[in-house]
Amino acid sequence: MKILKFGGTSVANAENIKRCIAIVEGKNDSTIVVVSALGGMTDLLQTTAVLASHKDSSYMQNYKTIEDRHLDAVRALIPVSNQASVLSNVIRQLNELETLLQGCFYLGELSSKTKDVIFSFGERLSSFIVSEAFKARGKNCVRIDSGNLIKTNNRYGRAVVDFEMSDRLIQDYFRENQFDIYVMPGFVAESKDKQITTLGRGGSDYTAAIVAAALHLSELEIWTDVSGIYTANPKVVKQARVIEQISFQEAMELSHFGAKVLYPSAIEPILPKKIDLYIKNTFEPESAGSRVTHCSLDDDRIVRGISNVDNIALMTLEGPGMVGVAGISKRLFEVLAKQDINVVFITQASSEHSICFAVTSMDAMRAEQVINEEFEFEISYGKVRAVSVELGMSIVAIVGNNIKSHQGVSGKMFSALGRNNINICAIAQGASERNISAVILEKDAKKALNVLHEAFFEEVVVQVNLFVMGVGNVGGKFIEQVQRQKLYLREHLKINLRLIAVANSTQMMVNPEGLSDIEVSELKAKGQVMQEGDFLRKITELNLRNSVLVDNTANETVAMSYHAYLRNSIGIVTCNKVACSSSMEYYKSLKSLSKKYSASFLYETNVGAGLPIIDTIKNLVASGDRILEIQAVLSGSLNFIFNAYDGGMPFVEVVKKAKELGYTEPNPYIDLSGVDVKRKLLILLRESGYFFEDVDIDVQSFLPHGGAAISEEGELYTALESQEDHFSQLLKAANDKGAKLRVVASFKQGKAEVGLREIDQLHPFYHLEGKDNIVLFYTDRYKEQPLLIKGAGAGAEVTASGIFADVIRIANKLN
Ligand SMILES: NC(=O)C1=CN([C@@H]2O[C@H](COP(=O)(O)OP(=O)(O)OC[C@H]3O[C@@H](n4cnc5c(N)ncnc54)[C@H](O)[C@@H]3O)[C@@H](O)[C@H]2O)C=CC1
Ligand SMILES: N[C@@H](CC=O)C(=O)O
Repeated sequence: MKILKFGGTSVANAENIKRCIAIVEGKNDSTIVVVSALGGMTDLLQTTAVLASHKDSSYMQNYKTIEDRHLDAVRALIPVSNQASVLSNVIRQLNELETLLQGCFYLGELSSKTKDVIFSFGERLSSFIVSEAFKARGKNCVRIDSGNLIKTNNRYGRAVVDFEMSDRLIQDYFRENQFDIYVMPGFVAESKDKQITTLGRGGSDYTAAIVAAALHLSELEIWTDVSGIYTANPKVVKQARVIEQISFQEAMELSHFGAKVLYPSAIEPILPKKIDLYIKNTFEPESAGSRVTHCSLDDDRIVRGISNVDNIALMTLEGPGMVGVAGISKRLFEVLAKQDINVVFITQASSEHSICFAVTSMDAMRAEQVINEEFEFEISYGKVRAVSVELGMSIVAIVGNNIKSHQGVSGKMFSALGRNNINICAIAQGASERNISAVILEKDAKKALNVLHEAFFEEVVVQVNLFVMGVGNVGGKFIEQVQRQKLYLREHLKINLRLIAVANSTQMMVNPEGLSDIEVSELKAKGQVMQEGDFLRKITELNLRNSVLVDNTANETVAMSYHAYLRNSIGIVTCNKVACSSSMEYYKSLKSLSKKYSASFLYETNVGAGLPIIDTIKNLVASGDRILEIQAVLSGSLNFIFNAYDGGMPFVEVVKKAKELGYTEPNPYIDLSGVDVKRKLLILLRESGYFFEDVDIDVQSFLPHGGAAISEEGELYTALESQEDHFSQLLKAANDKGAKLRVVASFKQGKAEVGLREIDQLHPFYHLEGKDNIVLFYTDRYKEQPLLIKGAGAGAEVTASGIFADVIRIANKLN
């Protein structure tokens, strides 16, 4: 014999009921079918009854819906020739319900006993309709009145089952009757004095479990609208997957922490009988579902699932008067129990100075009041403080039988949360060590579930969420490279890069699921207008794990807002040199915030575009070397300009060409004035461990006008045009000596300077082609022969690839 329970969504309407019928008919055995009320019906009955008892005549509209849904189901399931008798039976039951509701309306009353009768109509009607549908298909089917088999006490709303009597009645019934299909209403039972009772939340699962246990069946199938118990709520964690096998204890822990697929009450009767339970999907009957089993599981999975409960209030009772005093916790929890307030989480510091516990937000105010009343005396003498209440909390829990036999599981859990700036307000680990739970802010719950899922179930694939500011020359190439390389990264490096937002100076485009190429290209046409601070607000609001800001702008405001990103544990990759070359104080603060909030701060492209210059210094310094001298050509655009300026084309045209090729700063004056090189040298010195400010570097400008900065590109070109003589003289003087012009950055004996130099043929800088950069480091270890790094030092493609490398560094670190 088989037993199948179908939940509310499975029997929500005629179409779904037909699916259930097909599933039952596919079993080659006699079958007990336990059904819930039509989906949403119990809630509808409840609101209708409440409305009626509040003398609100609109309850009749609800009643009409109840009537229509049931009559529609009959009309769609039962052939017209058989419909009359079925319809008249359903109408008779509905009339009874209507009369009861009228009673509530006239009396303005709704007792627990009346509620049970009213709510029972959901399952009583659905089971009748389903059984008639089977009969109409010629099946040897009977509808059982569950109240005849399941006996309870008179605790209305959550009646307690008399297992001895119920087991006997169930066994007798099934011994004496021979049908192919038995249909029973779930949830409904009867007291010994023949009053209708109900079995509380998850009551239909409970009904099926009671019957399965009484008949010693080998398994129970719960058919619902999901394909089993998931590793986490699939609505919140996209990567969640169905757990194929799970122990009863694990399933109970998960359901306690909010996994709604199964109610613990369903497990209770079958657990001692070693009956396996299958969770199956009515809408995907071919998928395997989850097996909840008493057998020991042969896999070595440590964490089986992750779940969460929202709407939690964290409460703390503390005070010196609690230390060493027996009975405080007894009084605390007793007063809550008396008020029927369920405590979902408890933790106590070993100092005994405080007890921290959680209740649902709905119960919080009542709990606060009764606790403060209970401890009124102690509070008035300052021995205990009034209980504190923190609303807007969630509990997240990892669950698994093997947690107890593995070290480092909690370490992994808390460091994953910490890395993502998720503050943990309280922690509890049951003595069974089957779950580790943490109370966090509700706003972080989604992120926490994803972070934990990634840590325990997707170890091989790390998701990095990119927020890209600046989609010009460099930013545009970066996005192109990311979108092109995504698949490779996923397959070969187990990195899932998602481009969540892009912005230019005025607009942004966001898609929390990841932007497509088309969406990115529509930034200008369809992007939303962006004000200062909007981008950061959006990132913090989305609160995604492993969020990284990629700054491809040259903007000062953006650079000066990095601290706010780091404080929110948002990593930063930047090619914008403004932050690291601003004040030493800001530079240092960014480094320390990066450490404090475990948020990476990487800026390899600040010097030498894609060349590994900063990383090399970091490694030299970390391994104990000392940078003694730096000689470098650090401007790709200036090197290109002085290589290309050979008398053929006017200087201004060569500058325009450099801009066109994407080698210059957005404002080329920053390159020509030496500011860009100065910034780079400053960054190299700071990375080398020297305390340098911008003013400590001497820049000898090669521009004739010196003076005020030019921010207008047109103005710059006009000025350069008029200064052609000056540049041709510089060129001639160098040519006359057989030398080449190079803008050299140097640091020697504590002195740092930038200037245009005539480089002779024997110097390593002489043969520096095109837009190349070169850096010579003289260190304690590289004294005679310097460490040399040379290569393309500007250009969108190479810079974007340097930024990309920084992003991959972050992802690898997270992995
Ligand atoms: N071109 C190169 O070879 C290298 C460039 N860099 C750096 O790359 C950065 C970008 O340079 P390019 O792409 O050539 O500049 P670009 O002018 O082509 O692009 C700048 C982008 O930033 C956006 N932007 C400006 N202010 C913004 C704001 N407040 N918020 C959001 N977006 C804003 C602009 O709308 C534009 O999309 C600069 O900081 C530069 O120093 C670094 C190394 C090499
Ligand atoms: N404008 C810069 C680009 C790289 O930082 C340069 O010319 O080197």
